[in-house]
Amino acid sequence: MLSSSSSSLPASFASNLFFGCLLTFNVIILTSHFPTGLSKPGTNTTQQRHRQLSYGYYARTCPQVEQLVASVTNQQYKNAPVSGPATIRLFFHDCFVEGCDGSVLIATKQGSKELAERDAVDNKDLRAEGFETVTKAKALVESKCPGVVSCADILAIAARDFVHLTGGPYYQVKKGRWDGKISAASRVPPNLPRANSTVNELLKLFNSKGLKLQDLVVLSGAHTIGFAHCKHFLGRLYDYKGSKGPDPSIDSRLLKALRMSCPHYGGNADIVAPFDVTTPFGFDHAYYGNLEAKLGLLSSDQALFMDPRTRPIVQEMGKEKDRFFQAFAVAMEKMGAIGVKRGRKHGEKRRDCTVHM
Ligand code: HEM
Ligand SMILES: [Ca+2]
Ligand SMILES: [Ca+2]
Repeated sequence: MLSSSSSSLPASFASNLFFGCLLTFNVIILTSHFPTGLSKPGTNTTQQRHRQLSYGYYARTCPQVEQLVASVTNQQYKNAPVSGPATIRLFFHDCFVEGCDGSVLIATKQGSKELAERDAVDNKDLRAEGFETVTKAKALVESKCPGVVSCADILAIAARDFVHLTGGPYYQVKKGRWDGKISAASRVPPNLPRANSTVNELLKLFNSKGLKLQDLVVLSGAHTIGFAHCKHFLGRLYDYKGSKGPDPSIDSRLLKALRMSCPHYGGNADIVAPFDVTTPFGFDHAYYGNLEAKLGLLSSDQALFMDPRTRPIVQEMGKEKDRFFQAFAVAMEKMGAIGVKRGRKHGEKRRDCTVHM
């Protein structure tokens, strides 16, 4: 059931929870409904123009950018499959703090007291494999198209690649994000959700980013792959909201298995559990079925089924994989447009994704 985090895939689960770990890789390719050209005409206030992204942004300056990134993501996925969940989560943490601008990639300056985003407590468990993927892809892209492609765009493309590589939809990625000039650890906590956030809190945060109820439920479906450390769900296992007992909305077999690996006190801090006990490595809609069966891992996951506002969306996504895949592609495009910067006034094009220009 559980395993310690390492760069290879965590070991398989205890048989009592091995609910048919059929690794299904039925991939549907979403045919793009969007033309690959420059952005929509008719929206030309200054602010909107700055924020516009397009599918063909690098058509002249680096037409092979997606192939270059793909060669790296393919290789990474073969060598270290956890690069998938790692990079998808990295993209989410980038977009929610200062917008999708590569701010999460900046390293704290040596000797500086001002910590960069990635050194914030909430970003400490972002896996190295996500950063590594971006660094490698950036190096390759720089060797072919120097000084052209932003780190933020590379992260957006790599995240999409991994959604597809793990079995999820393929969708086109809009590009044209510039990298940001600000990366401060202090900006992280107010802008990221927590494992014990209520639906109200999650909604408030997502709404503040221009995302809606449906986006919250659909994007949470990324928890169909990947793993979480015990500390994020320990409260549900032993002393839920001061009750001295477990969260009643957790399946008893899952509770037992999680308690075995995550003792109340003194457990190994490196132990992780899969978000999706059925297909932890496969990007599918099993996450939603799990929520209906009280198999959600985090309180914030299970809450989506408990709340009457989000439950119908959970049920809809659980019913049909294609519906989820389509909605996920749309929601990722929306998330990928949060706080986008264009131009030198607000942005930069870094050569090294970890340092400002
Ligand atoms: C809705 C609120 C959300 C909360 C409270 C939340 C919280 C978390 C937590 C606590 C972890 C475990 C980290 C660890 O222990 O290493 C995690 C992992 C993950 N999250 Fe979320 N998350 C949310 C939304 C999202 C979204 C919107 C995405 C992407 C679209 C996402 C993608 C992931 C992935 C892929 C992992 C697995 C990472 C890995 O295995 O390396 N999450 N999340
Ligand atoms: Ca950012
Ligand atoms: Ca899955």
